[in-house]
Amino acid sequence: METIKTDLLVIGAGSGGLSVAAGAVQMGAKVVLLEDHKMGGDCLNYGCVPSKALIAAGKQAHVMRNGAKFGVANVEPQIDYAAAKDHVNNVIATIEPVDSQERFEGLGVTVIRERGRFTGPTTVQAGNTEITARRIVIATGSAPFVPPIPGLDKVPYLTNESLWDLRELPKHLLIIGGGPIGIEMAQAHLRLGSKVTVIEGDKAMGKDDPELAAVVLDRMREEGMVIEEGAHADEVSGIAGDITVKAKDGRVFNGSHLLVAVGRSANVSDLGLEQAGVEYSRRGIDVDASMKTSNKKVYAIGDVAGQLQFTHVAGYHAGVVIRSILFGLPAKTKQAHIPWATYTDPELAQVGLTEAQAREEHGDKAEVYRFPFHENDRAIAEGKTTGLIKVTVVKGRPVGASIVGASAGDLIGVWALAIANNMKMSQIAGMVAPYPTLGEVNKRAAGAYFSPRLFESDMVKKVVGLVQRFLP
Ligand SMILES: Cc1cc2nc3c(=O)[nH]c(=O)nc-3n(C[C@H](O)[C@H](O)[C@H](O)COP(=O)(O)OP(=O)(O)OC[C@H]3O[C@@H](n4cnc5c(N)ncnc54)[C@H](O)[C@@H]3O)c2cc1C
Ligand SMILES: NC(=O)c1ccc[n+]([C@@H]2O[C@H](COP(=O)([O-])OP(=O)(O)OC[C@H]3O[C@@H](n4cnc5c(N)ncnc54)[C@H](O)[C@@H]3O)[C@@H](O)[C@H]2O)c1
Repeated sequence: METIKTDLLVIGAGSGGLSVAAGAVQMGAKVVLLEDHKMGGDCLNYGCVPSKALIAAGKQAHVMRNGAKFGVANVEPQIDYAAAKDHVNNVIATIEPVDSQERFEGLGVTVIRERGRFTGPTTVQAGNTEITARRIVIATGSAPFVPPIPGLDKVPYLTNESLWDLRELPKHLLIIGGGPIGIEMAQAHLRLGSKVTVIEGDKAMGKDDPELAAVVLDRMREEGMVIEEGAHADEVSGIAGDITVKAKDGRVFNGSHLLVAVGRSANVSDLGLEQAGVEYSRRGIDVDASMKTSNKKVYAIGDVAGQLQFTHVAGYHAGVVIRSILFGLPAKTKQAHIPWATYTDPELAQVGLTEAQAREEHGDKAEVYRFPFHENDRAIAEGKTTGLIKVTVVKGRPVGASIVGASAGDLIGVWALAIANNMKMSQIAGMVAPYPTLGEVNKRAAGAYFSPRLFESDMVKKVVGLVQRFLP
């Protein structure tokens, strides 16, 4: 058995692990990185990247079907699903080198393509190598949760991992789960020509502001998607090409393919966490605000830590643990400033509190301001008028922003910055946004906060009257 002593051992080369390894090695630490499957983890291979690439293919088909309002005749596109999957693979291949073993070895990281398993508090075995590290970061991510629905083990079903191997367009795709995975893949497939039925046990897009989620769901239904809410899948039966899902309340759905998208389970099994004294539950590894586990020399970041499960969150965790591990500085994570976006058309994005959360936390002090996309000149020019921004303000500072509309995921950045830095609404209102851009909706939402204070105030009118009397 080969033995290695190192400053830092990272288990898992996904979004979180790669960020820690790259940052630490470039700042002078000796780093070993373990990965037993694909470099880049879920995001590159089975998650963000392929899903956004397939969404782009669907969007292209949608644009072709809907050109007439611009004077460009509608055409029914010839869709080659296998070629769309080739596009997905090309996108992955283009991004892949950034996450590759070669790049990380070039940076000075020792990359071992083996599964890591703790054999002691600071010792991990990976194949024929035993690594002892001063600090260890667990970044093993998550896997699709497959619920114990009777019959599911007997029918062929897809998850976010196997979906990418499918080369033939599903005739009728049933999707169990109306969360971000289900809804994004539903719209992509609908636009590529599948019939799609989403079977959601509770509310679709249930983690988002219901007023804004409804805008997305209405659009999808208009496009022809069936979204059944309150339909808890309870039984599955059938054979390849003919699958039936029964809901608890008796509703029955039939389709050719089935995608299961009901959440994630943290990758905690077979890691030897007991040997390391690292506590965990089904939700994930227990961590404190600095991402330390119950073993103070071991950290857990990203999806396996069981908090918000996004690539940018894994990256944020990475920055926090680097600060703690490399410089011994106190560093804590917060959640209030973390945005997320669902890349449907229109997009849906959120940062901070939703309106309901703000009212619960701040009562009457929470004020809500809206601005609709149909009053934005760029949105009008481009026919992207479906949408709105909603900002919740407490004592002159934003505590939450929700945006539904074109490029919502990009537009939310301003509010993520504002909330992270406790900025005032006056700073957003004072920003000069180029005209005509969708970004003006952010400034106009801030303007909505000031309009009544400026234009409906007797005091302001009195002051202006007085100044005008004396101004030479
Ligand atoms: C369909 C889908 C779409 C998504 N879209 C988005 C999006 O648009 N935006 C966004 O922010 N997030 C998105 N996500 C979430 C995002 O993919 C995850 O939050 C992110 O990948 C988490 O990064 P991670 O480093 O924690 O885990 P991962 O990226 O999963 O990496 C973990 C790595 O650890 C390896 N590993 C596990 N156990 C071991 C072991 N014992 N030894 C060695 N290696 C091990 C795994 O093989 C894997 O490579 C999406 C997820 C899915 C499923
Ligand atoms: N755009 C993005 O950033 C993006 C995209 C995809 C995924 N993700 C990440 O991946 C995570 C997982 O996504 P997800 O959509 O799988 O999970 P999710 O937990 O967000 O949604 C799962 C949905 O399935 C429903 N459900 C559960 N059991 C059911 C049953 N038996 N019958 C019917 N419905 C049932 C739940 O009510 C819920 O609405 C997300 O929370 C997010 O962190 C992010």
